[in-house]
Amino acid sequence: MTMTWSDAVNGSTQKPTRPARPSYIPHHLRNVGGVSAYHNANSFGFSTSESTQYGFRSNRFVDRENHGRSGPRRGGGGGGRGRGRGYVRRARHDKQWNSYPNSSQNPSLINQDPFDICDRFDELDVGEEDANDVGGGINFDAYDDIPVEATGSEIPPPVDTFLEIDLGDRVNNNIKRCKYVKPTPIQRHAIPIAMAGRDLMACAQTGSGKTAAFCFPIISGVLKNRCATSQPQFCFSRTVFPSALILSPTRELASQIYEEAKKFAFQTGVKIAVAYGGASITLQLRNLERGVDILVATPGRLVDMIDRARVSLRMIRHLVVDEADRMLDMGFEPQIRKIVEQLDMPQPGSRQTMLFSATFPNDIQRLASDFLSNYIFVAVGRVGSSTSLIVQKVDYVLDMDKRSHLMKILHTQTANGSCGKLVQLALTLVFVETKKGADALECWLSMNGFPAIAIHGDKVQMERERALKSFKSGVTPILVATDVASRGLDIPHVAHVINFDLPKDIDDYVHRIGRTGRAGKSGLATAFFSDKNLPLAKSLAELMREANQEVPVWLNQYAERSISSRGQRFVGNKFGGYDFRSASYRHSSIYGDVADYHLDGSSCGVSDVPGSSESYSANVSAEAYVPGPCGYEENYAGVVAGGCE
Ligand SMILES: Nc1ncnc2c1ncn2[C@@H]1O[C@H](COP(=O)(O)OP(=O)(O)OP(=O)(O)O)[C@@H](O)[C@H]1O
Repeated sequence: MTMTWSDAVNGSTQKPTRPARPSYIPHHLRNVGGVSAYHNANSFGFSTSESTQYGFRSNRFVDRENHGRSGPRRGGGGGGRGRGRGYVRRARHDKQWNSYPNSSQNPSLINQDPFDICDRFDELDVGEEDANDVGGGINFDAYDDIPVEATGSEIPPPVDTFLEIDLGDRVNNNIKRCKYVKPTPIQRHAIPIAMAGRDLMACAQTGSGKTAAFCFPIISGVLKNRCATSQPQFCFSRTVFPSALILSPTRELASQIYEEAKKFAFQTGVKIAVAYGGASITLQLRNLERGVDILVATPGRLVDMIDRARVSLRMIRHLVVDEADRMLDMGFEPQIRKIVEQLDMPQPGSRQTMLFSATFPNDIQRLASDFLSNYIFVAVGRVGSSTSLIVQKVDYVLDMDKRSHLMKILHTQTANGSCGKLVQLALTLVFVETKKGADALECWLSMNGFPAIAIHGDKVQMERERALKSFKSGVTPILVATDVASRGLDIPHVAHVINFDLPKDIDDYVHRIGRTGRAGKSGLATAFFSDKNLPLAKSLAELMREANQEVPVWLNQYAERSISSRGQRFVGNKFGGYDFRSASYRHSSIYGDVADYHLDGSSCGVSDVPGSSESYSANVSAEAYVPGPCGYEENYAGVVAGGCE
């Protein structure tokens, strides 16, 4: 059966990305006939049938150990999670929304927590997987054809199942709780490499499961190390000595990784803590005092804690730098160098270092190699490519017409997402260039009846968190964001990403649109292109072509005129990526030679470094998903809020 775009986006918004979450039902629809299952919900917001479907054990509260308690708790605590409370809270919630039907934000609502699986992880079933469920809702077919390339010496072979890896029973149970039936390609390749203790530079498309790819081996490594070594004991010292450090560029991403890692480490005894700026350092330090094996941190707050002698990196065995290219660009590099090279962290070779991102420009790869020792490079898809699960559209819009064009899109989306009677906007993420621009657009949208909220670096952390929560829960279905929200954030059911202002760098574009079309689901991304975006035209057109997207004729014309800011980045074949070491081996100058290198006719485009290196490539074939025709109405008609049909 052929899938229409409309089906695809409906699928993306209706099927839960993670089966442990209920289908998203917008708050103002929850009192309405036809979606009444919500009101049969138990205290977890699940109907009886949903409880079974999602594997919750009804009427049963498993003894909670100390796990997952180290982070800041949400209001209510254990007792507050008693039966009925969820219902009462949501009922109140609905009533409040109904009395503000046209309000852009209902301030009394935005403090409400969206359903958070982390709070109830222990209640999830660890039953055997359903044979019909091929991947916990993930569309693995979308990933099977993606070429994978690994280069380096003595590369551990990939696995096909989680059970092939010795992660231990507890971690395996947590994988089942997460409903991860089958590893994604980056997990298949990266986990065995990481488990073998090797350094790794890994590049895989947005939303393809990189977090688990580094968390599982670290948790397993911490458990193994724990048996082998003991922590240094300093009688009066309040310094903590984590054995693993995960660095993230933004607070929100640090917090998300922390929540994920807590789930993966549930009941293993591995202690996880988080440290990021903008939140109370006292509270974070107090949490650290309870002990920490894995510390997830943003660089600034970490350096602060090290300077106060509250954290020492002396015992670090595993270092992960997520969004590594961002962490090593001009903004963060000095701090990262300080943390990794100038403090007491063990040297490369004495620690395991893993760098992850969806994009890895050559210059950054070269910098990153300073931190690594005899590493393996893995690329799933070409480095910096976008997934073909995202339908990309580019509209030519004059700057002065951007707002009206946005309005037209939102109106079309709303009208077509009306499900006959009820109107609800699909979660839509709008990227702008500046913080001021974000505030101004938020205000303008709200004044025009579209519930919007902004997130950017000038907002205090509480406001940032509130904005994200309000968006996630659907209370404010439009999030206007700067690049602070462009990387790593895994927000289920984002149906549409709009680049109101295009970024200057194609890699930023890849990360931004990657907030939709995650975990095998489809998504839509629309960019507003104007003359000032000329420098991006070439790379944008090539990125789109590579992902089997329809490139407008006018964009090709702009592309011909444009001079790419990074030289020839795209290589014209579908090879899965490349490791700068191989290129530099063949060519003295990396930049100018990228095209030559790939145009040599090889199917994989990466050659071995003789004597020291080997490589394999897999699945160099297959056509990816080809979207249907990209008519305006057709595209936006499919963007409906999840759960309303
Ligand atoms: N094996 C799996 N089976 C099912 N779902 C998975 C699996 N691995 C990861 N996921 C889910 O896929 C989603 C995306 O994962 P994740 O956030 O780790 O992607 P990512 O590659 O780090 O994306 P980004 O590049 O944007 O940071 C998450 O919701 C995660 O729970």
